[in-house]
Amino acid sequence: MKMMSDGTIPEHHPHCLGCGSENPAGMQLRTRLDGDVVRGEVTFDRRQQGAPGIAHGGAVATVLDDALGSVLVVLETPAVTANLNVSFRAPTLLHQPLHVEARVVERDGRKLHLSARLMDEQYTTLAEATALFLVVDVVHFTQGGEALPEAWSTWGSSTT
Ligand SMILES: CCCCCCCCCC(=O)SCCNC(=O)CCNC(=O)[C@H](O)C(C)(C)COP(=O)(O)OP(=O)(O)OC[C@H]1O[C@@H](n2cnc3c(N)ncnc32)[C@H](O)[C@@H]1OP(=O)(O)O
Repeated sequence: MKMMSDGTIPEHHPHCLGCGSENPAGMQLRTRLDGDVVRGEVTFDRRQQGAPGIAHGGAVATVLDDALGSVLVVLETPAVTANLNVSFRAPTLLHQPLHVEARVVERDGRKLHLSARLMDEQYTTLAEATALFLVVDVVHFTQGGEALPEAWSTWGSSTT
């Protein structure tokens, strides 16, 4: 398993998932490893607003997908989201510190079954996701024509 000495999960994506800088939707998700579970914190602001004062469902799904992506860093396995199912259980309010967690449920060959949850400060579930990630060769990520992060060069590329 790969993490920094302070327990945080290192950069693994051009948008810096896991290192606390902004992803494409302007959200900061800081993640760390706690046993087998990736945990993080995020706060939505007006940039992610859907209904007044409430986060857009797409923004919620993005954070859950980001947390799931951090699980790949822990596994050091290149994979992509093939399928993401999100259940919205309660409105996600802006300007509230929220908790996120993600974990591996099962691995079946190339198929990684993962789950993630977004919770409010009292750990009440706001949204939960189940996802199928498919392991790919790291070459998959060169299709965009951009250089890949150096750390990825040591990651496993076996798709079996
Ligand atoms: C170093 C790593 C860093 C990680 C950071 C990046 C994480 C970012 C996470 C993302 O957001 S990735 C962006 C969103 N996802 C994509 O862009 C993926 C786009 N889709 C693809 O590239 C291909 O469809 C994919 C690689 C996922 C699958 O194509 P393949 O040709 O490799 O798989 P194939 O179609 O042969 O299917 C393999 C198995 O998976 C199953 N499968 C494929 N797609 C599925 C799907 N969508 N839902 C359910 N099952 C699916 C398929 O039925 C089959 O099952 P069986 O082996 O049992 O027959």
